[in-house]
This record gives sequence, structure tokens and C-alpha cells, in this order.
Amino acid sequence: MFRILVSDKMSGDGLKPLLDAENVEIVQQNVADVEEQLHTFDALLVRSATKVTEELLSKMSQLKIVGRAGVGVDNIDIEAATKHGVVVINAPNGNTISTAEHTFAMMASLVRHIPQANISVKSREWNRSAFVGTELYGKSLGIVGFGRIGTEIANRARAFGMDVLVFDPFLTKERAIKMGVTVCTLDELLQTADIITVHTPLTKETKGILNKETIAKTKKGIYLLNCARGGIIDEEGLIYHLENGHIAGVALDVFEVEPPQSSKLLDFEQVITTPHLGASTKEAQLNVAAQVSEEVLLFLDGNPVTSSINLPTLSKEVYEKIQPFHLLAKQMGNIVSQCMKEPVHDISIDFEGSVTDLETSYITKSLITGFLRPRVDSTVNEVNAGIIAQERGISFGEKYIPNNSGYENCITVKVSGDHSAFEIKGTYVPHYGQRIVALNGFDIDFYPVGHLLYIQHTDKPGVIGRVGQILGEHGLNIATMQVGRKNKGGEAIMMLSFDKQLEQASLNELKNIQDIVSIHTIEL
Ligand SMILES: NC(=O)c1ccc[n+]([C@@H]2O[C@H](COP(=O)([O-])OP(=O)(O)OC[C@H]3O[C@@H](n4cnc5c(N)ncnc54)[C@H](O)[C@@H]3O)[C@@H](O)[C@H]2O)c1
Ligand SMILES: O=C(O)[C@H](O)COP(=O)(O)O
Repeated sequence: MFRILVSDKMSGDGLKPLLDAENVEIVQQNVADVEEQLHTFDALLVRSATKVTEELLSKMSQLKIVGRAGVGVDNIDIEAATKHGVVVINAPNGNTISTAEHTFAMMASLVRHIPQANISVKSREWNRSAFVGTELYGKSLGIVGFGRIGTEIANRARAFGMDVLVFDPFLTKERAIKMGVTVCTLDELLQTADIITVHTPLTKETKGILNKETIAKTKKGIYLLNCARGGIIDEEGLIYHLENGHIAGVALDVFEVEPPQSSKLLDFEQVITTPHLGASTKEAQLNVAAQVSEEVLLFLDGNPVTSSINLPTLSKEVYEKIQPFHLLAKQMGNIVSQCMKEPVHDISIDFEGSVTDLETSYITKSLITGFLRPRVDSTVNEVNAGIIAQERGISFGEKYIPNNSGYENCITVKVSGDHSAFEIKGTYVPHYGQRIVALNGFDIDFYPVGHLLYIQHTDKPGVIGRVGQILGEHGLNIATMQVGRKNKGGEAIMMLSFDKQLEQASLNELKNIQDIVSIHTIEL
């Protein structure tokens, strides 16, 4: 008999597969109310309210799987779950339509002042001139994050006669054309849009993507919406621009702290809110609860799951052999992703030497995971990386080539975009570790970990010295440094590593050095 704890409110109909199963006992109670029994549960089903922390996982010693009835898994410590050997699954598309519809309802309410007018009429007022609105027709809608929900918003916006601008570093031109949207940079979107809505996951890149500085670049009278995650629009920045009259209106379904009892945002007339209701429809709740219930049952019965966030489906023995290459490939993907500054449509992976004796399809998936991670969110893993790449219009393929690199094993990755390409080679040396041995045809040798700085420059006396001097002036200690060049006096590269992340001021100074062609920071 498996014991399953359902700790947030979920659709009874959605839970039916579990309620009907003979080998399952369901307890529908808050985590805090079953403190004494936590060690007895095999599965835990949550929405966004329950925080699945390291501490909770440590108490749930029998736990095998956490099912998130929804999309965002930022309330679950995925790393801790993985460490505890707990599979985490979610229901990625069950609430897409509901959230898109809610965002659209918020947008219409915002520009027509519907919540404010409703309060006014119910206060026995009839003040028609106080609530003159703005049409959506003919306006530019800027969508930051063009995934499942962003795409559905764009479809609805086009039906309303709006122009749709999209910023998503991950979107290829082909997909944008197919979807009838205009791709632009974040700055272009900020300067052009009349209304901006965010639909990214909350990651370290998207946290505060709209803030005091970026909101200042928008048109005066801008409308902003956040129905994704609290913190994507920085709340201090919002307050600043609401106070100075730059923003015409804000619609918020989510907050940095929920519930936002002490938030000053609630005091502004032009801010309209809902209490995290994006996914709160009968349909979405039925979908997400049914999806996770079915998956959890399958998993407990010993079957593989399809929407796992964290664990690969490999035996322990095979996994141990693959592990060093899995790490190498993931870091290689991550490096390439951070160095390529445009959408990528093709990734080719060549394997040579002893690595070809292993299950390379898994290594390829690790590489694609590493590539997607800086661009999508923590839900990408070896299980779902291939599907997500496909969804984003990125093709990838692997092949085995004759072993002539000079290394016992070698992985070569080439990624291509519309205007540029990037190539990286890596190898694993037992007892020495993972090494990157070539970048864009330059021989080099570095350990792919930590805070890195990749510089392309002209091979001239004084360039390396000047770099060292500027870093020294900023109090930055160079931990390791490798240089490479093809010809004397020609193109050259440097790879430096540091104990801490570099600040923008030092990078700006480095960029000004004559003979430096480009600079990329890489965080691994
Ligand atoms: N309010 C709610 O109740 C509710 C309901 C569902 C989802 N959500 C939130 O909405 C988010 C989006 O959901 P989805 O299903 O569309 O996810 P998705 O993964 O399909 O789409 C996210 C998109 O964001 C893009 N992105 C990632 N980093 C970016 C960056 N730095 N700049 C611009 N774009 C970036 C990705 O490329 C991707 O296309 C979820 O992560 C979740 O947190 C909220
Ligand atoms: O990420 C999600 O799926 C939404 O934020 C919904 O969260 P909820 O399940 O708590 O409504």
C-alpha cells in the first residue's frame, strides 16, 4: 500500500485515478497538520503553496516522488529532491490556456479601469468621466518570454488587432514568422510597446528583468502586467515609476511575497490585482491534478514517467560510467549557450574515442540540457531536453567520427545561428577531470567550472598585461589563465577564471582595451 499526501487544495475529479486505485491511501491535509506522519508517505502532491524544502524532504524519509499540479516548480528545492533521490514531476501544459485567458482579462480590465469602476458604482457613484479607457486595438503588446503561455497570449492579441512584439533569447526567426510576431531585443520592446506582459519562469536572469532602469526606457503611460511569478518585475522599480507618474497602470496576479499584505503596491489606485488566480479554473485544476495523479500512479507501479524534472532514467551502473561525460557535456552546452548571442537552430555533436562505447544519446541530452538551462528554466533535464529543443525549433544530431583528435576520448560541439557559429571541444581524463581543449579552432586547456571570462583579442604585446592590470585595479584575483593563438600576431584568445563573479564596471574597462575583439563572461 502506498501512502500519498495531497497537501494543497486540488480538484477531486482530477485526483480520481488515485482515489480509485486499490494500492493507494490518500491523505488530504496540510504538511503542518501531519508532522508526526511525514516519514510514512511515498508521494507528495502540491501546488504552489506548499514549500518543498530540504528540511521537509529530510523528514519524509519514505518519499519517492513529488507531483506539482501546475507549471512553476520554484516552491520545490529540486537540487535537494535530487540529492534525496526523489523524482519531481509537474504538469507543464494543463493550465496554459487558463493563465493566458486570465492575463488577457487583466489586460482588458487594466486599460478600461473595470475594477476601479466596479468599486465606484457599488459605492453608489455614477462617475463616467473618471474611467475613460484606452482601446487595445492598434496597440503594441510586448511579450517577454514566448513559451506556452506567451504564445497563447499572442494568438489572442492578434485577434484583438494588436501588434505583437516578442523578446525571448530563445526564439528562432522561423518560429516567430510562423507565429506572426515581431522578434526584437529587450530594449526595442521597452521603447516600442504600449503594454508589456511577462511570461518567463523566475530565474536568476529574469528576476527583476523589468526594474527601475528598464522601466525608465518604456513609453510614458506604459501598462505593465505580471501573471507569471512575483519578482520578474521588480516591485521597488514599479513603486518608483508609479509614484513619478511614468506608469499608467499595473496588473499583478503574483507578488514577491504572497500574500502581499504589507506591500505598498496595494495602495495605488492604478494597480489592479488578483490573488495568484492564473491557473484557478475548473478546467485547469482538473487537467493538472489528473496529469500528476496518473503519472504518480505509473511511477509507483514501477513505470517510467514522462514529465520528470530532475532524474534520468538510467540504471545506477550505467549512470556511473556516463557521469563524467554527462558533466562535461552539460558544461560544454552551458558555455556555448552563454557565448552565442543569437538564437540557435542547429547543434551538431561529434563523438570520438572510448566515449563511443557508452550510451551517447544520454550524453547528447545532457549537452542539450546544459545549452537550454540558461535560456529556459530549471525544469529542463535530460528527460525533457530533446522535446523542448524541438519545440523551440532547434535541431540536434550526434555522430561518431574517426579518433584523430589525439585525445583518448573527445566530444566536439558546433552550434549554428543565422549569422554566427561556435565550436567547442572537450575531453575527460580520469583522475584529472573534464577539460575544454579547443574553442573555435584555438587550442586551449581549462577546467569548465566557476566564474570564467573568455576574451578574443589580437596577439600583440601588452594586451595580456593590460587585462591583468585592470583586473588588479578592481581587486579581482585571477585564479587561472590560459591563452591560445593560431598565428603569431593574429587572432588569439584568453580564458581566465575567478573566485567571484565579475562586475560590469571591470568588464566595461576591459572592453575599451585596444586589440580586444570580444568579451564573454561565463557562469558555470
Ligand atoms: N499565475 C499563474 O497562476 C501561473 C500559471 C502558470 C504558469 N505561471 C508562470 O508562468 C511561467 C511561464 O509558463 P509557460 O508554461 O509559458 O513556460 P514556458 O517554459 O513554456 O515558457 C517560458 C519562456 O520564457 C523564455 N525565457 C526564459 N528566460 C528568458 C529571458 N531571460 N528573457 C526572455 N524570455 C525568457 C523561455 O525561452 C520560454 O520560451 C511559468 O514559469 C510559471 O512560473 C503562472
Ligand atoms: O506555476 C503554476 O502552475 C501557477 O503559478 C499555478 O500555481 P497554483 O497551482 O498555486 O495555482
